[in-house]
Amino acid sequence: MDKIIVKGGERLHGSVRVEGAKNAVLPVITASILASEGKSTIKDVPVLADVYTINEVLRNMNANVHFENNTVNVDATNQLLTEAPFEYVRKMRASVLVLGPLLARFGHAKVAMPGGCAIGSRPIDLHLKGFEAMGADVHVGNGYVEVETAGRLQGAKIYLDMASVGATENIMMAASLAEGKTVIENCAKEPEIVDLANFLNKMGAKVVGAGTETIRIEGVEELHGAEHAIIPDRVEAGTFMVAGAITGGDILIENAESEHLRSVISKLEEMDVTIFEQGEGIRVIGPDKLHSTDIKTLPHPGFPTDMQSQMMALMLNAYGTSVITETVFENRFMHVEEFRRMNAKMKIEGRNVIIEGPADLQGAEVAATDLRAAAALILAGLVADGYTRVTELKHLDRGYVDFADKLARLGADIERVDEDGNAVNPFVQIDHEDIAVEAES
Ligand SMILES: CC(=O)N[C@H]1[C@@H](OP(=O)(O)OP(=O)(O)OC[C@H]2O[C@@H](n3ccc(=O)[nH]c3=O)[C@H](O)[C@@H]2O)O[C@H](CO)[C@@H](O)[C@@H]1O
Ligand SMILES: C=C(OP(=O)(O)O)C(=O)O
Repeated sequence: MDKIIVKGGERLHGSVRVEGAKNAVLPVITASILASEGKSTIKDVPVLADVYTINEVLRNMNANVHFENNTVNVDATNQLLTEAPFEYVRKMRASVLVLGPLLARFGHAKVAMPGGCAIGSRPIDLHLKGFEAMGADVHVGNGYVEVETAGRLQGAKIYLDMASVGATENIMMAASLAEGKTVIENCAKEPEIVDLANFLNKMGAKVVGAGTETIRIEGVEELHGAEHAIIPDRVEAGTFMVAGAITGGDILIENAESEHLRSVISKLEEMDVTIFEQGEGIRVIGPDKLHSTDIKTLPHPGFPTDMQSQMMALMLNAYGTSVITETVFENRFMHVEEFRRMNAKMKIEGRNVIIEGPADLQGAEVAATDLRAAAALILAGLVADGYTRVTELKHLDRGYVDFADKLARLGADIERVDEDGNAVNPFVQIDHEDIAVEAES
């Protein structure tokens, strides 16, 4: 089992480039199976375990998928199998995003129920409510959800009780091939929703309003393959912003889109971090002394839950009391115990964590509990006294490309080693037709 070993104390400097967004590329790849004619070419695709998993889900359905040079080509024009078994959904919850496209194009889809995970129970009731409103029958049993429709799905008015990213995406994809008009109210407004809508429209769909709280979709009879470049990963960018801030460094994060990072930029500025929004990216200069602040996670444009644990690492180093309120997932504080192993002083009260800073962080052996926790523990290790060893890197590999190498190039004292202590890069020896990493969401 690989581990990342980081020795605290280096200020980061230089530049780093962010990849295409994991949370944008996964729905875009699943949307490509809506095309009954022509191939899709998806560019700026990050080399991540989750991308291998979604590619494998599609191949298992008989789609032709090729991934090379950060480009995924999908030809899904033949009759596809309409199932995604548990082995894939277990690895990655986003596999449920095949439900909408398969249902709309083939009238049937069967996918393993995702179940809970390390950050919360994460039901898919809103996805299913949307399909039912469009006329589908939904059956749940034996660990699977099966959706069917005799004819075409029918356009419908759908109100989401919560602005769910996945439900908005699944319904938007299904509605693109439905008969008539669908209106999704109280939908998610994340930049990844806009990216998916742009791809669908290139495929011939008629989607308007993505990025606002009401999306309108006029269904069409057929969609075709399209070419699309994925937006930059705002969470990877935010993670490097924290890396610059926590080490008192000065780094340029190339390809970062500041319009997608307003809440993160504001909170870092409240903590006395200096930020310049430049043409080529975002420059971050960390202060000698960080100021405490509070954050509350919310759907976009609120503060992203996917940046909560990285901000916790930063707040541990700030002077004063900081409070984090997690409103999106009910159980996204598993990393608190790991930070405590590094001598952090924190108290969990319901959905709040109260942080007394600055902590006297000490290097320790810690285990990543989810994807963002993995990054957050490494960030804390950048400033802890001595060596921090982070294990359970399968989580990190779901969402960060060459994280240790990128930090090393910025001047961090960090390396990734295998169980024999040899330096490794997780994605170098990959056959691009196979799943690379055994990850679990
Ligand atoms: C692949 C991907 O894009 N993942 C992102 C996506 O996850 P995902 O799409 O799973 O997250 P959702 O926006 O759906 O979930 C938000 C909240 O709604 C709840 N909910 C969701 C659907 C549903 O049918 N019923 C229900 O109750 C969830 O349990 C959670 O409490 O958005 C999350 C919130 O920004 C991010 O943390 C994830 O990184
Ligand atoms: C929670 C995340 O992803 P997923 O929804 O794929 O688990 C994440 O990217 O932080």
